[in-house]
Amino acid sequence: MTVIEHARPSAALLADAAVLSLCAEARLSPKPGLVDARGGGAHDDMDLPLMLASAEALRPAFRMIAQAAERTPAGVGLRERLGVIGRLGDRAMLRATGGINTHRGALWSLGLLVAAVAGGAAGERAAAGDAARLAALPDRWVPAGEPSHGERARRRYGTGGARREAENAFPHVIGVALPRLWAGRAAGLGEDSARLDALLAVMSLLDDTCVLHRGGPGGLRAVQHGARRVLDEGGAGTGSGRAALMELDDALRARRLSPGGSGDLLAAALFLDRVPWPERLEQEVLACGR
Ligand SMILES: CC(C)(COP(=O)(O)OP(=O)(O)OC[C@H]1O[C@@H](n2cnc3c(N)ncnc32)[C@H](O[C@H]2O[C@H](COP(=O)(O)OP(=O)(O)OP(=O)(O)O)[C@@H](O)[C@H]2O)[C@@H]1O)[C@@H](O)C(=O)NCCC(=O)NCCS
Ligand SMILES: Nc1ncnc2[nH]cnc12
Repeated sequence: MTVIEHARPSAALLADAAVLSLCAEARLSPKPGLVDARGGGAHDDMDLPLMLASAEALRPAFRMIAQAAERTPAGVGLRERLGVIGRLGDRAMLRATGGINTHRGALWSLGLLVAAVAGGAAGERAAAGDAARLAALPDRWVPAGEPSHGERARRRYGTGGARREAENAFPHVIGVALPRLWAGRAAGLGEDSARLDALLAVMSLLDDTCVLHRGGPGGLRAVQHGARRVLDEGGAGTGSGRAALMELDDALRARRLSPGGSGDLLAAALFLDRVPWPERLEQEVLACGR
């Protein structure tokens, strides 16, 4: 059997992959309630150019995260370094967007996954597991301040939000978005429909603190049931699924409900899907030789 040397992707390549994934998620249309090529969705302060500028502003942070993980063994030292870089990245995002929080959750999720891949994880599950161990480590330098929207939703409704999703090794990325994306492709769906179905599958299950903060438990139920209905109607690639998707989009925009956490997790899935894992390369080489 051909054995291929596992060359780790460079920090620059990982930063490219992270930014491309954010841009691909932002461009994907039509997404219910989210910013896409048509406009700001449930947001009156965001549009596609802003999302793309925000993604680009995060490139240096992703590169620094990858470099830190290449050089530093996984442990509290690396976790604290990632915290410093993550907070700098957050500031760069807010500078690029005039103070609007476009990608804080995405920087957290993708940042941890970039660190895991740069640290040598080989494969999606291994990356999610390494990212989870990093997420669970303490960071002495977290500044005290006002509780975030996510923190308020957690206290009020007892949900885990972005932090627990990472600490649990990204179950909605590994167990929901990626399998749905791959199943859609295998069934011959177009790439956009496969990605939209992956997003809807996450929306139908995720406790998204972004939705909870704006719409409470009733808003979260509307998002989850609406997304499930689109999939039950056949998904984004069918006529009746597409009609249900457009109805959901109208409903979310009318109620200002934005499934931003699901958008972030789709971007994380697209990132893991883009990494040239050694076993995937091996399978491609074997298939080529057949
Ligand atoms: C751990 C942090 C993510 C901080 O978490 P926390 O929950 O305390 O803070 P939030 O600022 O609320 O961010 C959480 C964002 O994560 C997304 N999200 C929500 N639910 C989930 C979930 N179940 N799983 C995964 N991800 C989830 C979501 O992000 C999207 O929504 C953002 C817009 O939200 P919001 O600010 O509420 O804005 P609006 O509703 O538009 O506000 P108004 O207009 O109504 O005022 C958008 O950014 C999307 O990305 C949540 O918002 C992490 O940030 C942290 O600790 N960082 C420190 C640095 C660090 O250690 N980094 C290390 C790795 S790089
Ligand atoms: N497309 C999008 N629109 C609004 N918030 C988001 N957070 C992540 N992706 C998003």
